[in-house]
Amino acid sequence: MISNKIFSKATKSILTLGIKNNNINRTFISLNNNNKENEFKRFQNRFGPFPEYVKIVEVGPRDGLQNEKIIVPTVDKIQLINRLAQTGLSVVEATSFVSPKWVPQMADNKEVLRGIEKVEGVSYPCLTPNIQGFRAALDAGAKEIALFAAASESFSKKNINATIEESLARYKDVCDAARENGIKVRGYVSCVLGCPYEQNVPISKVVYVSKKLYEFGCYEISLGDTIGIGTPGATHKLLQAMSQAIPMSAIAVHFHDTYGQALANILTSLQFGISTVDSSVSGLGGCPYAKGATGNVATEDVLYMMKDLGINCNVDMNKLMDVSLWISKKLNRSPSSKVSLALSHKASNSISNSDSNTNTNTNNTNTTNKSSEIPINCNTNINKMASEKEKQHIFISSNNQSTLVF
Ligand SMILES: CC(C)(COP(=O)([O-])OP(=O)([O-])OC[C@H]1O[C@@H](n2cnc3c(N)ncnc32)[C@H](O)[C@@H]1OP(=O)([O-])[O-])[C@@H](O)C(=O)NCCC(=O)NCCSC(=O)C[C@@](C)(O)CC(=O)[O-]
Repeated sequence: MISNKIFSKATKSILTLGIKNNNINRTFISLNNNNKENEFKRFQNRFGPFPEYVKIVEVGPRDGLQNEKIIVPTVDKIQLINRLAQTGLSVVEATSFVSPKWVPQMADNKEVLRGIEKVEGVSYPCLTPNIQGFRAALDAGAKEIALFAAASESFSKKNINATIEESLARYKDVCDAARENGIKVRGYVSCVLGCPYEQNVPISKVVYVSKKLYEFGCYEISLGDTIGIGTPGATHKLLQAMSQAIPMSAIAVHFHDTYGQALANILTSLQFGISTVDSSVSGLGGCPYAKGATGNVATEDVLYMMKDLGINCNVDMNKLMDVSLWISKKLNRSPSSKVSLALSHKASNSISNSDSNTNTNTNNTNTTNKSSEIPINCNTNINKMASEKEKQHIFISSNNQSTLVF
């Protein structure tokens, strides 16, 4: 290892010599890289250590859409899932086999699950609240299901019309049936940091329900901050307790962003070694039984933070942004994702700049801000865009190459 003192001496002498010679130039670059690596390690030690890879569980098509008042056409749901699966995501929650009287948006569950292209290596879990839902999911070709219990008695009653103990008894039967059929089971615990109907949810109850689901055979327990009320402090206390009960590798976090704390809570979770994070493209979502709770943390926002922390998620941000803008347009709204909004904003500024550049100098095709842009292909042909409004959701393009401006 090169100490800082030696490094700065070496740098000085190289600078004094000048950097004309190629060999010297290479030496300088390699020292510079070493220094960057050391800096990154120091940063990791201060904030981390973080997992090298984090699995994103994309819940947009289920958690994101279940609360939509207007029924989204089945063909759009299928396209949403297919497009998400093309971004590199390894888990895309597809739908739920629940009562259509309770959640009408998910009534086309069979058509959706049967209609999607199954990409090799991508898992498409479906929510099932009981054995009836499990059988329907199996019949439609599900290979993975998700159970959803709660740590709050009142929420459990409202959400699935069962007490916590009744729900656990049902879920044990579902887990047994799933094992017999070779189906993977994920488990959710809702209201881990607060409940819309009860003041306090004891951590001991979260641990109890999580442990039960884990013992029944759920390979992963996703801790749901259903109303997005949690803070990093509360997350810390919860995960400290959870770490005594279940291996951290089997815990996922599922934050809604009602109070704008989701990313901070995820950062706290990463510091505990959590390496599975649920999120929703464009920040879609909300629970029909948690009024006022906003959507899940946006997948784009999570990816943006992970990239900065040096964590790999294997998801193509450009493709994901395209999906985000596409589904927002379908739902006739702006993305809730802060990253999407910020980038769209910058892009629309760049579009105005490029328009004025084009007006003054028709030969100038370099329409982007020089210091801080990264040209990225968003597979979007700006010429096909119909209106100014749509243009604002697209990033500046020259030669049909879109560009994200950071
Ligand atoms: C659990 C039930 C079904 C109980 O509902 P119930 O009314 O008590 O059920 P039941 O057994 O008395 O049956 C009543 C009717 O429902 C039918 N039924 C019964 N089961 C099913 C089924 N699986 N699929 C389709 N139909 C079903 C059954 O056939 C019957 O039909 P009918 O004879 O009246 O025509 C209902 O309460 C329900 O569907 N709840 C789902 C609620 C829901 O989907 N909530 C949102 C997901 S949870 C969430 O978002 C939180 C999470 C996971 O994201 C994490 C977080 O953020 O915290």
